[in-house]
Amino acid sequence: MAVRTDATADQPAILALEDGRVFHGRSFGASGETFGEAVFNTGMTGYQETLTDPSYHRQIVVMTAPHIGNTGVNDDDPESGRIWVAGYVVREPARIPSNWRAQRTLDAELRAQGVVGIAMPATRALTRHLRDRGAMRAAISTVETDPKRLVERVRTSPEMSGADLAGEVSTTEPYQVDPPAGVPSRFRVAAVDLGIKAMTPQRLAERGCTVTVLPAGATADQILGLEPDGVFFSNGPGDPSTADSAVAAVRGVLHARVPLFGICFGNQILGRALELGTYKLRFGHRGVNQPVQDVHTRRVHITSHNHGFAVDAPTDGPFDTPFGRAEVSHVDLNDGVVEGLRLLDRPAFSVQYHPEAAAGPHDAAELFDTFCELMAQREAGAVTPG
Ligand SMILES: NC(=O)CC[C@H](N)C(=O)O
Repeated sequence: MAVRTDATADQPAILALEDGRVFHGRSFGASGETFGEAVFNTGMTGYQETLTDPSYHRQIVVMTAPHIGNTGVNDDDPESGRIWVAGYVVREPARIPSNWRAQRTLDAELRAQGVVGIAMPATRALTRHLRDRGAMRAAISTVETDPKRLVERVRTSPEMSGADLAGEVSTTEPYQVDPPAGVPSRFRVAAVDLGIKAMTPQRLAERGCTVTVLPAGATADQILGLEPDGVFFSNGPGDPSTADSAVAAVRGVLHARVPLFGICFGNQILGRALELGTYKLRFGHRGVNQPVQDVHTRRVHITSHNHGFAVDAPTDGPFDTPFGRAEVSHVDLNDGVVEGLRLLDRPAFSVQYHPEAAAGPHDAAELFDTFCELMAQREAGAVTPG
């Protein structure tokens, strides 16, 4: 790995927030200008997975870990075909990346993909500001010299509330992910790509699922036409209150009593299909060490998160839905936010966090086994009728 010799960091850059707060730093990655929702991620590791997670589309991500880029960039860790973050904020970029897997510097990768970033000393102050005031619209610019004008332009940029973004990141054509060599195919899974991370079909495939990944607009008829043993609804960017076609698809799958599993955006969409509301969190959960408790076993998993919205559901026991009874299965121990839903009369469940990890701990990987178990039970004709 060559020593970083580029000199983009010599250019001044400004970060402006919609509430008028302005930060100064030096350019990192591409120079230019970008707008998005400013959010912070507390992960100490996994910057490459974060950058390429489609759920970060239209977000300017502030890393709280002070050194970013230490292990460079490789071709194995991306969670999708490109970097999705709208902008990237770091305290200090690594000048000399060091890792046997490194193929490029992070700075070079950001520039190659046209992603505007800023290296600035005050990432801690910025994070505390976002924690106290909430995630808000922002811009990073190396071209606008008047901070006031940049703030004005941030105020006319699009909000994350009401943003319908899954269609912008989803695959346009279906594709298949097969079990690895030596693993026999046991189940056929249809996975609706609302912004899917590459690790998710892999986690299913390594358990013997042949996964057909479908575009975000897939209808229940199209999904069920594949005669799947189970249906998966993925993570994804934007406001879940907009994703009406995915909600309709979930309802069709629930009617058909085909096992259903949802992650993150998929959890919010299942919630909406059950006629629960969703709401925007003040600053959201983004990191790799959020404690989540299973309400029945009281067992705590340390989990990977990336969500700015959440489901509003009663946490004091089962409640009625158009699809029978359901319950909140998991809650976040930091703030009590609903982190999982389970139907009691249908083979369906979802979590707000990321059992596929990438990046993050693997504590919750067993949820993929739970999904396989539901498919096995259905195959054996053991799914609760009703
Ligand atoms: N990772 C995700 O699926 C995020 C879901 C949704 N866009 C949110 O921010 O809450």
